[in-house]
Amino acid sequence: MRLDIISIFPEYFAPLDVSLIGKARERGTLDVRVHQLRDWAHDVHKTVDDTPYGGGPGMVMKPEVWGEAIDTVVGDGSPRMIVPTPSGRPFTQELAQELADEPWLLFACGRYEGIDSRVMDEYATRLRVDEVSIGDYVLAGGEVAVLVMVEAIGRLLPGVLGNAQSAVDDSFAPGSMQNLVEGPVYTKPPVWRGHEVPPVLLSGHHGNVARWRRDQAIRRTVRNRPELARELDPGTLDKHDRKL
Ligand SMILES: Nc1cc(-c2cccs2)n[nH]1
Repeated sequence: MRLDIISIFPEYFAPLDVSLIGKARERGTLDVRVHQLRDWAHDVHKTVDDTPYGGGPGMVMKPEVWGEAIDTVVGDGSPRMIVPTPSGRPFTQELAQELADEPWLLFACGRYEGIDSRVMDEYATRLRVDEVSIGDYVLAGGEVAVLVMVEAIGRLLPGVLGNAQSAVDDSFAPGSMQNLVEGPVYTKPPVWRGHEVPPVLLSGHHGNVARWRRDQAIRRTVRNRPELARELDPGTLDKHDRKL
């Protein structure tokens, strides 16, 4: 997969050189290219934003600069364009999986006040453009949102996770974990400061372990994410409601 990121703060993406994503880049699974938006601003101050039409606080990013940058990066190709914004569609595990299947993604990092909307309109005429929110809170810019999405997407690429099963067992993963968060996890020692590991996990009985883990996942989902729990099969909840 090729990933292009356009930003006025390319240094934000140094973390993509380390850990899982860094190794995927070394292996060639991921081809990440970060671009400085100001390279396409031609005035002496390299201006990339201006005051909003209609008034109001803050600054809006200029369409001309973005247009030249995206034209250069895209050429005659057709990446899927992702624009982080608080007003976008929710970024979910399902969307992460969908994006992990794309051969080429282009991330456009804007300021909170946003990129001139005509940029998204222009490129929607020839590319798939998605405005995406990583949550209902406001960041100062899109860079951190791109880091979140690149990590969530990158770990789903073949060979990136040491054990592909991990992605299957992820919270929210399609299939058996749909609408479920993961339950508690434990490792050695069996007793730590008087806290014992649940005995079922030491039993070696894989069926009982799997049932216990699902039960714990349902309990945690009911407790922490009631809005997800309501999406679970009613039969699942009835059994647990009685116990909780
Ligand atoms: N979910 C989300 C995205 C954002 C921003 C994207 C670009 C500037 S601020 N804030 N919150």
